[in-house]
Amino acid sequence: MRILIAGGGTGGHIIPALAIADELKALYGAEILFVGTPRGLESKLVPQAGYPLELINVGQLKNVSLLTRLRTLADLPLSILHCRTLLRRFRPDAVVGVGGYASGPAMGAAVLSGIPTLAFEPNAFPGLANRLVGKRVSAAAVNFAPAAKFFRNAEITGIPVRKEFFTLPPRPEGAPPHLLVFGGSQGARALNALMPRIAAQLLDAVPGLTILHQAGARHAETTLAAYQQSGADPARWQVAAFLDDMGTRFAAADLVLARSGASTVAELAAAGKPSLLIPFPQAADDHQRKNAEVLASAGAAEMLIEADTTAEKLDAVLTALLGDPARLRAMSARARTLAHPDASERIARMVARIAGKA
Ligand SMILES: CC(=O)N[C@H]1[C@@H](OP(=O)(O)OP(=O)(O)OC[C@H]2O[C@@H](n3ccc(=O)[nH]c3=O)[C@H](O)[C@@H]2O)O[C@H](CO)[C@@H](O)[C@@H]1O
Repeated sequence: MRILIAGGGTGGHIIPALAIADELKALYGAEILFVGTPRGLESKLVPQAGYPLELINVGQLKNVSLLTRLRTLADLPLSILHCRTLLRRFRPDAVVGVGGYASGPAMGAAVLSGIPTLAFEPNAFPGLANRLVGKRVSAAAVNFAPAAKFFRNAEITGIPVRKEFFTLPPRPEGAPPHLLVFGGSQGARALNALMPRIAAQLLDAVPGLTILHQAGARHAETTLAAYQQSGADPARWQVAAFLDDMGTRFAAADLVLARSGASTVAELAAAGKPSLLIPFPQAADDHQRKNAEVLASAGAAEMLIEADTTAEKLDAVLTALLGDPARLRAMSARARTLAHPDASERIARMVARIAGKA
């Protein structure tokens, strides 16, 4: 079975796509080809995972000037033609669109060529690429029931999460507390601004605490400088641009402070990690807030709204949580109940079904 997986841009699109690819390979020995764009995170993560990647040029449509949007629309037929050439060459049995730049033209080309298509949508409100092709796909895998109406033949599968998150070793009894801060695949400006302001105080208040802060490729240097100027003991914090080994980083953490992108939330559930979530307020239809509310209402996470989050408030909530191991253990157990360990397998089986290979 040959499967073409298209899309990317942020980690939120490409990381679940890699989990689907792994499952298709494990279950069916599938041959996989990824299609992405040069500026997406896929250009780093897909080759790292050992899969072939074809790059196409697709411009941006969201949060850009009218001129850029017009140019993207004018280039769209060319991108679709390029995808049709790739389809003729690779001859996939099905095409999976995971959302993001390359997803739209590749799925459009597959629909025009009569190749079965599956759309994957992790958010309650689908992104543009999936909204455009949703009613033309053969089937769709969604995470939230309200997203189903945008697609044909949608099933609620949950989000595929890399396998290691389900089997992380527990934190050793009595180990000094560790806080992982991460702002999603691109980092989060708000966390980068707030954390250095409270780091010294927080490290004083919580004995033995250490902090690992992922700031995003574009903001790592300024965040590092802010920590350096904060007076916080440099032996007890670390700043990174991007973490390649997120499973290990989750395993080492007693608490995770994060945005609430769809995969982040799914990984917190899979790993049973207690978290403090601050949703990205500009996410389409405020979907990050909905993601965070799922964990918060189950008692698996605390949620703070960015507009109300002062440095003092963040400091107080983190100090209270890190000082209460019993509470963290309870949150961890609640988080696990929200995991979907069979999401990758269900989606792989859906792909095989539409490809006529089940
Ligand atoms: C700003 C923005 O538009 N965010 C969207 C984007 O977020 P984003 O790309 O941050 O998406 P997610 O939170 O879904 O996923 C991030 C993924 O990157 C991984 N990771 C992150 C940092 C790191 O250093 N190393 C690493 O491996 C995480 O483990 C996770 O697997 O896509 C999500 C899924 O469509 C949406 O819900 C988010 O609203």
